[in-house]
Amino acid sequence: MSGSEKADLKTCGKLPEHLSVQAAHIHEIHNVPMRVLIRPFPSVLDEKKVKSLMETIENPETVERVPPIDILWITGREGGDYYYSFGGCHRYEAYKRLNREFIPCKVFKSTTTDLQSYLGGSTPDLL
Ligand SMILES: Nc1ncnc2c1ncn2[C@@H]1O[C@H](COP(=O)(O)OP(=O)(O)OP(=O)(O)O)[C@@H](O)[C@H]1O
Repeated sequence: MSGSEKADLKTCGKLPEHLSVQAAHIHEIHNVPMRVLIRPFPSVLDEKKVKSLMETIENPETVERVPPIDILWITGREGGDYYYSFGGCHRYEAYKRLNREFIPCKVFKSTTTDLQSYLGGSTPDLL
């Protein structure tokens, strides 16, 4: 990953190209419990956008306008499941503030090598 992609992630930009392309081929949307999502980077938020998204999500007539967030599903070396979320900062925050238990996600299977492209030397030893 280039330096500029890393900077994008830290400011909650899009997924790196190779992951977005994979995500584009996954059509299933899962309602994933908010509590299982691991978000290693702090969000930089535009308050107006969060509030606008909250309104859109709360209205059954408009909620479909909000696409699912992309998450990485990684299996640890002893079989544990880990769900990493890097982008979708405003949607995640909107669901959180609405006290929603679940958030719609596109889940795609990833490896610890994929995770390393985000976290580098800070990548944890997932069990
Ligand atoms: N009221 C709304 N405000 C903003 N986006 C909305 C709204 N309703 C639907 N959307 C859709 O929700 C998605 C929001 O994605 P966007 O990239 O703007 O933010 P995010 O991915 O949640 O946060 P970030 O890009 O900062 O990580 C877009 O696809 C947008 O079209």
